[in-house]
Amino acid sequence: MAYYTYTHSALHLRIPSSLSLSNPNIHLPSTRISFQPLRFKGLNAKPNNRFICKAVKSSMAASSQVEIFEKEELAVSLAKYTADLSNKFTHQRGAFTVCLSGGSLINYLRKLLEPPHVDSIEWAKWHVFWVDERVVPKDHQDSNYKLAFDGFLSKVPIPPGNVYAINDTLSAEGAADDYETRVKHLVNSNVIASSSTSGFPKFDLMLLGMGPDGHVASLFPGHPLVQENKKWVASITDSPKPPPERITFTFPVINSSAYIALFVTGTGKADAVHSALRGSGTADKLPAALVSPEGELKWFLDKGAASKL
Ligand SMILES: O=C1O[C@H](COP(=O)(O)O)[C@@H](O)[C@H](O)[C@H]1O
Repeated sequence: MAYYTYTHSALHLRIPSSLSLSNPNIHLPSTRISFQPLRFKGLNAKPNNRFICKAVKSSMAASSQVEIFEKEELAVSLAKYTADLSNKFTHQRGAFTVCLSGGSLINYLRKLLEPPHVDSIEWAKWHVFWVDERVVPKDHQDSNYKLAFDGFLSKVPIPPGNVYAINDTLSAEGAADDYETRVKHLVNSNVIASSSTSGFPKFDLMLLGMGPDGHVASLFPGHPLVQENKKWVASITDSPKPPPERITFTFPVINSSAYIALFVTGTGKADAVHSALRGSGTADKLPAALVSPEGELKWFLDKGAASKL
């Protein structure tokens, strides 16, 4: 497939040429990264130039990157990204701590179940957490654990003791407290790293989805939990998206991560993607716009999700 590569200062965007040709007025995202909007059309573009984006320094994320993919390539690229980080962290620290979201993300992890990744990944060193979870039994159809187990975890040899599901016998508040306590033990035993900057746990990789309203994890637009800055794990009993009872990592934890992949597909999310990447002002920022890790943030978009950029 042909790509055009657009370069401005430290930000590079790789766009399938079909997309850029059919929509020549796309602008670079400018909000959270210190850039003014630029027209792709006016930039020097070369087909088939592989894209690399590095070191977009700002007061927020150390590095941000946006990539737009054809549908099938999305799963391929997400798998390679995850496998590369697994390799890096298992070698560096003997463990790889990954936080999963629910929703559409899980299906896009399917390429990790195929060669070469399925054979090369050191699954025994994976430690799996949930960015957010619905407070329902683990075999309930709304359970993010069940979704991940059925579609992914049951097919790879991660030790069951390294899969940290919530205690589904507790109330939402109890489950959040319990999850936070378990994460604290794992930080104390160095399974999970700790951020020397924030003091919050520093997960190696968070795989975040985003809802059409711009929510990430179970942090919804306008909800007071978005502002939570002390708890590691919080409960919510009035989630606007059912089911109402959930637990979620808070923003200080999310934003202490080493790597975050923000994975968004479909035209139904295009407005929220546009607002998160191009919106201005701080008061009405969508939760997705507040994702800004200490480490690197990469947006994985399909053409539909990117269609309003
Ligand atoms: O309720 C949730 O929704 C979001 C987004 O899900 P998607 O199906 O629109 O991708 C998900 O990231 C979150 O983990 C989940 O609890």
